[in-house]
Amino acid sequence: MEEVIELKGVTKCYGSLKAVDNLDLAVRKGEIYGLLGPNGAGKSTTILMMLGLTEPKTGTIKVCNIDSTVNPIEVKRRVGYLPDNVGFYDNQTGLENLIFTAKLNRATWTEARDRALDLLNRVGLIDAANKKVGTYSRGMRQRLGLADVLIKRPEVIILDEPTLGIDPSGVKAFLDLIVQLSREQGLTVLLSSHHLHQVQQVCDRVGIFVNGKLIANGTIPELSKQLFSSEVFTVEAGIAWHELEKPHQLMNDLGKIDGINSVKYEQNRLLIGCSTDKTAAIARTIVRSDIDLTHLYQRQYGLDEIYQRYFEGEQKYV
Ligand SMILES: Nc1ncnc2c1ncn2[C@@H]1O[C@H](COP(=O)(O)OP(=O)(O)OP(=O)(O)O)[C@@H](O)[C@H]1O
Repeated sequence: MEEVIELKGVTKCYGSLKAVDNLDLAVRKGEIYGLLGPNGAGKSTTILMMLGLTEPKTGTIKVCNIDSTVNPIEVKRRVGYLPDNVGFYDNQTGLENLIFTAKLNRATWTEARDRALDLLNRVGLIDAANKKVGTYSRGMRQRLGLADVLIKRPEVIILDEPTLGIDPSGVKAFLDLIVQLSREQGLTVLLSSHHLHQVQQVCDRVGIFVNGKLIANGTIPELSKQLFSSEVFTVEAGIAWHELEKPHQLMNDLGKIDGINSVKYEQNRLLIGCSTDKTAAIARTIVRSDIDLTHLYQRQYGLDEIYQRYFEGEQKYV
């Protein structure tokens, strides 16, 4: 598959600090890639290098097959960058701001106006097209920012914490729009964020970034397989158990089943880690005991658990 963003052996130092350390990263055409990591991990530095705004000490960076270090202007022409807080002319309207950007990108006035109106419509700002941007809410400014990025018809968009400060329904609309645009136009999206839930909702693949290194990279099922390889399945069983003591006999019986690696008791439920799907055997064992089964389902590992396990070390079940 064609790679639109490609970093090989990239290192960036600020004095003695290695902000990015021998990084290899590839983002494919049309995919939505989530860059996740704690504060100071090196995400913004990596983005700045992709845009050619700062140079790496070693390594190569190519965006749309163009070397960002050698030819940053050409890269900027093809890449739309949305920072967490976009600057606009506040005393001009949303429409005027977009027309201004389109004209900077060599559109004629008519083309610029048509494209601006179309994008205002797509990002849900058509009713506010003739209002001054100074009166826009934070969510409206971010949506206008997305329109401003798209007006130059980029092949790639890079979004750095784009949903910061937007309310939940605004976030959903914003993310849905990004997915829709990516799918319709084959747009490649790099999304840097702290919001695990949002990243999980929209990204095809995720990279976890810590201390300048990419410590994990893949789809969410791939990451959970890497991390939870001995406990691919976790089954949660609800039980009607009101004693203070744990249900030791039942836990022992479950623990004897081949393929069950751990059994943990939390209030009124058992969390059972298995290397293969043991749901049926678990159901039979509980039903045979004197304890009522109230629910049973397989838990999927989400990005929350994946992230937690990377940062807090492996949790042992008891
Ligand atoms: N211009 C600079 N001069 C010196 N150090 C810097 C500079 N920019 C970033 N750093 C340092 O480099 C490291 C990586 O910072 P960076 O901003 O890339 O991280 P980040 O993952 O984007 O963090 P955040 O999520 O907080 O934005 C940090 O330790 C930061 O203090």
